[in-house]
Amino acid sequence: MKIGFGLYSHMLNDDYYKMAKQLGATHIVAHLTDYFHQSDTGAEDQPLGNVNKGWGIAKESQIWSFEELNSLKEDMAFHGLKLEALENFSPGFWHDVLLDGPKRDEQIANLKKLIRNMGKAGIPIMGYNFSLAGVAGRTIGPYARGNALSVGLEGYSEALQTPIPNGMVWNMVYDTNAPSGNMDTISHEELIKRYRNFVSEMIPVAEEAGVKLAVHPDDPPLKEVRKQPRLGFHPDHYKEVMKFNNSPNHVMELCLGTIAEMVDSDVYEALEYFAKNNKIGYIHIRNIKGKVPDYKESFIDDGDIDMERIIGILKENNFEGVLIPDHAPQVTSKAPWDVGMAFAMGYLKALVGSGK
Ligand SMILES: O=C(O)[C@@H](O)[C@@H](O)[C@H](O)[C@H](O)CO
Repeated sequence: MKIGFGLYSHMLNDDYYKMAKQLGATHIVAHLTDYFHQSDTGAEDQPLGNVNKGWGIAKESQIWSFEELNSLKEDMAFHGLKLEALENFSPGFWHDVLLDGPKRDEQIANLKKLIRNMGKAGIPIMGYNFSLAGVAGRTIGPYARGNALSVGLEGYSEALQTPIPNGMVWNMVYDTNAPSGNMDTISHEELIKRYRNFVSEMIPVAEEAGVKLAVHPDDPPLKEVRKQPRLGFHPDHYKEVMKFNNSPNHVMELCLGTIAEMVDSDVYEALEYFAKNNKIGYIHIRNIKGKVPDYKESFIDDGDIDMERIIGILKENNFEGVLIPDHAPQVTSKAPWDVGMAFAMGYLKALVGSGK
């Protein structure tokens, strides 16, 4: 297995590539969508959002070109890093795929072109989250050891029950001129139908391009968020999602924090299952305390998940993919996000390299 580093769009620069390399990363998972554009929460290094604007306004209207992707890959390669995956499509160019809106077919055609661009650039994985509400309802506070800032949920809050306004999807605004009113609530069956159509159209293109499509489980993993259903909120739901298509290119972006947050989940059993079935694209390795709707993100060594056991399961299953601490508590310092991630990387490297 390999250790990587997740970088948000504003971190895709030489300084962060140097940092990642110095901290022992060999791979990068890149977020090209800017989750912080015109966000009014003041969040800088951890997307938060509010019920009116979500994480912010999606400024990406065009898919990323082969040239952009190849240039990004080459910049990282200069620092001895491999671009392993892109994480998340932008609501700016896939909103109607999620909403089954009037531009759906045009946007699906563009997603296919993006996957082909990735294949041509040699980027092997596209991570995504197929949801209407996105990563909604998060709070931030002194939740982690020593009162370090981290994210979490504090009950089934009003934010989690507030309908999604028109013009917003995936917790971002894609149309600032949308008419007033809210998104109509859809059934779980309708969401599954939209997702199955997405998978059946995209997987053949992904196979041809040599790109895996890796689905991130819904975070927070609740049955309903902002009056909309979720793809899943238990590991068994994602075992079923993987059966929607038996292609080796239909895999999980396996977020261990999200799996552990799930009520009645066994994160070790889930990891074993997806690893044994070769259904893991890459892994988000972060720790938490609690279960939805009350959980808090913890330091990697200080949560409900026994990370030594996790690494042991991966070694037993000869997992060859990439692990990234996709985010971590922010350590009180001149660079809270950086120091928090450095701690996570050091701990992870010691575990993975320990030969255990
Ligand atoms: O704050 C974050 O960046 C994380 O929560 C992401 O892992 C996010 O959950 C995924 O990118 C959703 O697809």
